[in-house]
Amino acid sequence: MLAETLAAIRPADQRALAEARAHQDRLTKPRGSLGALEDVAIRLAGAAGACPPPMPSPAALAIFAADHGVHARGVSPWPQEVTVQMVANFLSGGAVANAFAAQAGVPVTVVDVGVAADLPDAPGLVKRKIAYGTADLSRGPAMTVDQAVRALEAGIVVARGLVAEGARCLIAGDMGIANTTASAALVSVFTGKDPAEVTGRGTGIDDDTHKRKVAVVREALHVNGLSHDEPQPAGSSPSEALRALAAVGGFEHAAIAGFILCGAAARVPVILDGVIAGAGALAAAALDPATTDHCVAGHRSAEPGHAATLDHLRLRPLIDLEMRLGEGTGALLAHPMVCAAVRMMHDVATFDAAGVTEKPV
Ligand SMILES: Cc1cc2ncn([C@H]3O[C@H](COP(=O)(O)O)[C@@H](O)[C@H]3O)c2cc1C
Ligand SMILES: O=C(O)c1cccnc1
Repeated sequence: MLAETLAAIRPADQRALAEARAHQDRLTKPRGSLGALEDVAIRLAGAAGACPPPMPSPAALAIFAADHGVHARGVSPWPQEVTVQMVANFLSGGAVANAFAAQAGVPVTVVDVGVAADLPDAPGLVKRKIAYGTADLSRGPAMTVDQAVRALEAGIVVARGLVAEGARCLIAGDMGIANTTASAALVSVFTGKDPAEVTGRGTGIDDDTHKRKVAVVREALHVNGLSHDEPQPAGSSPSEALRALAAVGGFEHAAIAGFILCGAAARVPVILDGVIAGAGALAAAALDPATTDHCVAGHRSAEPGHAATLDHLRLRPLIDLEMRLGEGTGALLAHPMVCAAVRMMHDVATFDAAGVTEKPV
């Protein structure tokens, strides 16, 4: 299923991109006056291979939840059971993601890909547990390559299902205590930046804990043969990318990578959230760089690794509100902006049609 998805991914359509750029310039507004929103509209035309692109609506949010063996290293101030407790909170509608999703009119699906507890069946819960949390990435591989592939495929299955139900925009959220540590390791591996530059304070840690977290990320790269002085950088081939994802990622990162790959394959745009979704996007891009053409950066998280991620993927975030929550919250806030950008391509009159005089050249 992974191979089939990868085989279906196409880069942005150059003709649709050119048509969208030309169309933008004929609309009744000064050229460039909508700033980054113009880029979003053009980007989605390229992704869809059509100008104007289809409206990215309705959207669907999938929150991928999993636990992390590295939690045992004291990298998060929160107890691990908060992951499963927050899954229950998502399912009963009480989390921030639920409030923002309700505001944006987006339905929420929660996917257990590796929570360290059994979950009762519930409406809105998809059970695709790979294991009861990953192994400690600072002592060896967090998962086997086979587990990483199964998690990627869980993300693909969920995205396929949402698209089959009519979703025309995909949003990936995350829940997993300690997952900013795995995110930092992935970001360091895929961007080549030093762990000290891309490891942040997650849910809020003091200076000593932050120091330990950086050391843990450094150990993780070292023990898994992913330090930057290794002969084969992680982005060098799809099989190396997969090995790196398995070594230092989480089940939710792998599932989010699969979810993004499936969006790209189906030509359904994906709005990225914060550093966890960003780390998943880096893995997806390492498997096929054309994937990024189908992504929009919803926001920039306060985590330093997220800025490095967006730079590496050459994505410009739509929102920068110093948020650092995850769950898909930043992407949910951006969804109406992405819709507005595309609607402009459909609805705004051209100078000719509206009889508005253009400025002399
Ligand atoms: C109540 C609560 C709700 C959350 N919603 C998202 N996260 C976010 O924080 C976690 C990552 O931060 P760290 O690596 O520092 O543990 C993830 O679960 C992420 O989704 C939450 C965290 C908490 C505590
Ligand atoms: O960037 C994020 O999404 C993020 C940052 C800190 C904690 N949880 C999520």
